[in-house]
Amino acid sequence: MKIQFAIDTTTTQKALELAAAAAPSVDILELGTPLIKSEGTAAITALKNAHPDKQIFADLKIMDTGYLEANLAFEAGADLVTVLGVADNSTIKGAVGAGRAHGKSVVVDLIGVKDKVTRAREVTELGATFVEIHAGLDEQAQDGYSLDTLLTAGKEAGVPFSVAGGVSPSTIGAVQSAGAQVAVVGSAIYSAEDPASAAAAVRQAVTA
Ligand SMILES: O=C(CO)[C@H](O)[C@H](O)COP(=O)(O)O
Repeated sequence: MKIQFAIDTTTTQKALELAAAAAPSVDILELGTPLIKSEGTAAITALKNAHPDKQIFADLKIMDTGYLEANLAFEAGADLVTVLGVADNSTIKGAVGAGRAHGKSVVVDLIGVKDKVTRAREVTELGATFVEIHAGLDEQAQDGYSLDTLLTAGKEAGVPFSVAGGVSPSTIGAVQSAGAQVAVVGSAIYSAEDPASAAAAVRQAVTA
């Protein structure tokens, strides 16, 4: 299982610092949506130039104009780009088309999708490389939030998936046992006093 570090900061400089600290322990470096909104696609290029050996994930959360927006991220150096599962199928197909034109991958983020199992199967048919079974930061803050719901959906869907929603060293083992291809870890690393050690702890919690 790969580890993806979601860098939810708003400046390229801070993102580069966090990426440098975590890089030895992670496989994929994600530019969070707030970072791309703040700094634009230049941040994607900056991260790719600093870490050409890592997969660079641009969390654009595309909702419309799938080809156009995904193409912007791929041209800037992204290896993976997100489109929203709640978007129209034509938007997802457009993003997938841009991915194919660049030999890169599109991930469909199921944030806000009620029936994640059904939609996961549909968007995989449309060409998603994998789906992200995701509870966003606002959803995580609500009473009763549980990562288990995401893991159950991932297992049931039977398609390649990642899990995002407050994954930490203490829960990443369950994500791996559920069969995820990728575990997304954000605040457990970037909010830590020592992000390098936090990333190493995440890596140690994953079985090779
Ligand atoms: O995409 C996101 C929010 O929309 C986050 O990057 C994702 O949820 C991972 O961060 P965390 O581990 O803090 O939940």
